[in-house]
Amino acid sequence: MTRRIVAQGTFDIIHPGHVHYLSEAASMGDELHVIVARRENVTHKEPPVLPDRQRRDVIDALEVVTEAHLGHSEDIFVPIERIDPDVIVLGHDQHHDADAIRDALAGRGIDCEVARASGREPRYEGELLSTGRIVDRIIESRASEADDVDAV
Ligand SMILES: Cc1cc2nc3c(=O)[nH]c(=O)nc-3n(C[C@H](O)[C@H](O)[C@H](O)COP(=O)(O)O)c2cc1C
Ligand SMILES: Nc1ncnc2c1ncn2[C@@H]1O[C@H](COP(=O)(O)OP(=O)(O)OP(=O)(O)O)[C@@H](O)[C@H]1O
Repeated sequence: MTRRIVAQGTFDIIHPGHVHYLSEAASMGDELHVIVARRENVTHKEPPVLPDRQRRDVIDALEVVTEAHLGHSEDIFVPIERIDPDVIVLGHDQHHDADAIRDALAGRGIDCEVARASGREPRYEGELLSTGRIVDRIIESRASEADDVDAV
C-alpha cells in the first residue's frame, strides 16, 4: 500500500529550512504531496511576494516532492479529501493546532494521522532560514546601498 504524506506552507522564497521540512516529510512515506497556501489565505504574516502558481511550480519541481497542489481558497480540507493522505505533517512552527485538525478530520470521516516536523537551526553564521528574514535582509541591504550612493 502506498503511504501518502501531506506537507503545507507558503514557500515564498525557498531556503534550507523548507528543504529540511520537505525531506523529513518525504521520509515518512512513499509519496509527498505539498499544499501551497493561496495568497488570500496567508493572513497571519506578510503575504507572499511571488504568485501562487510560481510558488507551486517551484515546490513541484523538487525531487522529494511527488506533487504540489495549490490550496483551496475557502476550505483547507477539500485538497485533503482529494489527496486522501495517511499523515499530515505540520511544520515545526506552523500555527495550526494538531488536535483541532484531528477533530476536524474525524468530523469529516477522514482517517489520517497528524504529526509535527522538527525545526532546522542555522549551521553557519548568517544562514537565513526564514522567508520573512530573507526579505528583511534584502530591504536592509538595498537601503544601505542607496544610502552609500546618496553619500557620494
Ligand atoms: C492540513 C492543512 C491543509 C491546508 N490546506 C490549505 C488550502 O487548501 N488552501 C490554502 O490556501 N492553504 C492551506 N493550508 C495552508 C494554510 O493556509 C497555511 O498554513 C498558511 O496560510 C500559510 O502559512 P504558513 O506557511 O506559515 O503555514 C493548509 C494547512 C494545513 C495544516
Ligand atoms: N528552519 C526551518 N526548519 C524546519 N521547517 C521550516 C523552517 N522554516 C520553515 N519551515 C517549514 O516550512 C513550511 C513553509 O514555511 P513558510 O513558507 O511559512 O516559510 P517561513 O520561512 O517559515 O516563513 P516566515 O519565516 O516568513 O514565516 C512550514 O511548514 C514551516 O514550518
